[in-house]
Amino acid sequence: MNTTLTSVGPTAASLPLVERIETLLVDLPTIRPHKLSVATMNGQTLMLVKVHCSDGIVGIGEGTTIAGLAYGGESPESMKLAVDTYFRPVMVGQDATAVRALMARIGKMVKENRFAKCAVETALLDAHGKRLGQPVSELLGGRLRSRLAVAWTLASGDTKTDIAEAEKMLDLRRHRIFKLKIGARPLRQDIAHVAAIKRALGERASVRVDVNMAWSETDAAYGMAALADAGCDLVEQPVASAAALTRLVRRFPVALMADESLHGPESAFELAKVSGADVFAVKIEQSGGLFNAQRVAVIADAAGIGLYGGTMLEGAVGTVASAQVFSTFTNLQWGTELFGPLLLTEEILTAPLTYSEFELTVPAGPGLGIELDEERLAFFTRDGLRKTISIAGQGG
Ligand SMILES: O=C(O)C[C@H]1C=CC(=O)O1
Ligand SMILES: [Mn+2]
Repeated sequence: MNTTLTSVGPTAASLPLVERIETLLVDLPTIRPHKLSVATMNGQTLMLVKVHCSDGIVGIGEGTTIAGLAYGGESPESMKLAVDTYFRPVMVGQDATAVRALMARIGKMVKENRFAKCAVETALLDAHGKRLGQPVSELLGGRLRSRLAVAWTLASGDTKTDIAEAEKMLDLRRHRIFKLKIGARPLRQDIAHVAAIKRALGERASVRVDVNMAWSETDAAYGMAALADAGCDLVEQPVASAAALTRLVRRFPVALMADESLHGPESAFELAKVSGADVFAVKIEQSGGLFNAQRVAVIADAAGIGLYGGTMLEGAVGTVASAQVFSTFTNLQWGTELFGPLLLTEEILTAPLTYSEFELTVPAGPGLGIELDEERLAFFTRDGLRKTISIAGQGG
C-alpha cells in the first residue's frame, strides 16, 4: 500500500511476523439500561482484533465506545473499517515482536483513531507477552500491585433503584465506590438524587458523580458547591471545556476530575500546565493505547495530579488491558472503574475475571492472561451464529 515506509525491527527470517489480522463486532446486552447524560445504553458492541503471527501466536485486543458515536469520534464499526482497510496493510509482514516500532509505523499512516490504535496495540502486546511467557504488565515495566479497587456506576435513572443496587454491591463486597451519572435531569433534581444516595450509604461508601460535560459553567459552580455539601467526593468532567475546568478547580471542597478533556499525552500536558484538574481519569482508548496511558500517568504524577483508572465500558479484553497498565502506575490514588464486564449479561471468557473484596485481580498469566470462549463469541458476533439461528427459527 505504501512504499515509503521502511520495515521495522530486525530482519532475520526466523522472526515472528504479523501474518493476518481478523476483526469482529460482538454485540452484547447490558444487565439494565445504563443512563448517561449523552445517551442510554441497552447493549455494548465490542470490536475485537485478533493478530495472527507466523509463530502460531494470536494476540487479542478490543475497542469500544459509549453508545456508538454519542461520546466521541470513533464507533465500533469505524474502528473495524480502519483496522481492516488502513492498519492491516501497514502491519502484515512486519516483525510482530517490535511492538512500539510497529505502532510508530502505524502512526505515520493513521493520524487519529486512538481507539482503534489501542485495540491493535493491545493485541500486539498480548501476542508478545504470550510469546515471552510474561504478563503485559511486565512488558510495560512491571506491576506495582496485583489488585485494583473497582468503582460501580449507578445509572438506572431512579434514586430508589440506585440505592438498592448500591446496597447489593456492598453486601456482595464487590464495590464501595459509587459513581453516579448525572446531568440529564434539572440540576436541583440531580443534586437531590446524589444527596439521597449519600445519606443512605453514609461512610460505608465513597459517592462520586460524572456529569459527562452536561453543565454550563454557572450550573457547575452551583452544582459543585451543593455536591460538596452533600458529601460527594469527586466531580467528573462537569463542563466541556478545559478552560472552564481550570476556572472551577479548587474553588469548592470537592475534587474535580478530567475525563473527556483528556485525549492522550499532549492534552494531559496542556491541562497539567494550567492545573486544570485535581485528578485525571486515564483511559487506554482515550489515550491512544497502553504506552500512551502510561505517559499520561507520568504527566499527572509530575504535576501533582491524582490518578484514576477509567473505562470506556470495555468488555473483558479491554478491561484486562486497562488493568495491566493501571497495575504499573506509580500512583493510583482514586482506584479504578474497571467493572465493564459486570455490566454485560454474557461471559465471553473461558474463566471469568476475579472480582472480590471490592477489588479486581489483575491476571498474572502470559499476555493479557485471559482466554476467549470462542463458541460463545461465535454466537454473539454480528451476523454470526445468533442471527443464523434466529433466521432458521423464523423459517421453522
Ligand atoms: O466515564 C465515562 O464517562 C464513561 C463510563 C465510565 C463509567 C460509566 O458508567 O461510563
Ligand atoms: Mn466520565
